[in-house]
Amino acid sequence: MGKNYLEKAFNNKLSANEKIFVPYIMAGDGGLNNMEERLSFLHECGATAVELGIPFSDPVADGPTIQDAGVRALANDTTLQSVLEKLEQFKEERAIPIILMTYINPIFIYGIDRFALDCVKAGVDGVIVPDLPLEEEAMIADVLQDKDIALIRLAALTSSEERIAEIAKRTEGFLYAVSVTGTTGARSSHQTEVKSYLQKIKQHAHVPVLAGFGVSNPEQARELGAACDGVVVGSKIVDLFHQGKTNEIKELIQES
Ligand SMILES: O=P(O)(O)OC[C@@H](O)[C@@H](O)c1c[nH]c2ccccc12
Repeated sequence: MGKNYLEKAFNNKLSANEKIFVPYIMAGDGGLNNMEERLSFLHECGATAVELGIPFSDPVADGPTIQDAGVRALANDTTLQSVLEKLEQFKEERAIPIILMTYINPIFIYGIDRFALDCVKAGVDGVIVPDLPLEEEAMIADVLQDKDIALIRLAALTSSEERIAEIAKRTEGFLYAVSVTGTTGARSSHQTEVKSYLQKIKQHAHVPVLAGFGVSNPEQARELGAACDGVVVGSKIVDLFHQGKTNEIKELIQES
């Protein structure tokens, strides 16, 4: 478990000449009891790792689909603590790396040291904290480093080349290339400059680069994936799980 486990899963995929596919799910959407089953289903479908969202009342980067899922999860009393406890229960059986996605506030309230410790107990391999800029990350970066948990940094279309270089230098596990200017959510197409943006990031990165935001079908996944190492798909997966359309999830992952 940990950073190496995540990097190994990515490298296995890439050395087999395949692209990485990381689905996002909201923990507690439909109850926490479905989590183990959803994770193993996504693994069987061919996902390389799963991004697991912690519901939060003020999710600044989330679009409507993920926000709705967050509201459902909060209504089920899902908390950072209950998610970590649940993960710990089936840690030994789990065969797919987990990247926890949470805003900084819940971590801060939980306690940074306690968070890192409980992530280890739960077998969390990486963490994404979208509202934590490089300038502020020291408060958790060192603690996570110490526990061998990858801190995944994000780049934006508006990031300068200098900033991209710094993000690329610091990121662990992979580099999350946010590929729209806006919030999460399925979109029918991406801006034309996305390809050159991904290529620019690729030149700086020493770990895989994954494009995320707005990817909702295999064509988009293949198109963006061609300019980097793969994709993260959130809203579409969240929607399909909510509607019980698991066959469509399988198709989406397998055809991407
Ligand atoms: O939903 P989309 O457009 O497919 O984008 C992925 C995204 O949902 C997931 O990675 C995510 C959900 N919430 C976030 C907040 C910040 C960064 C990333 C995320």
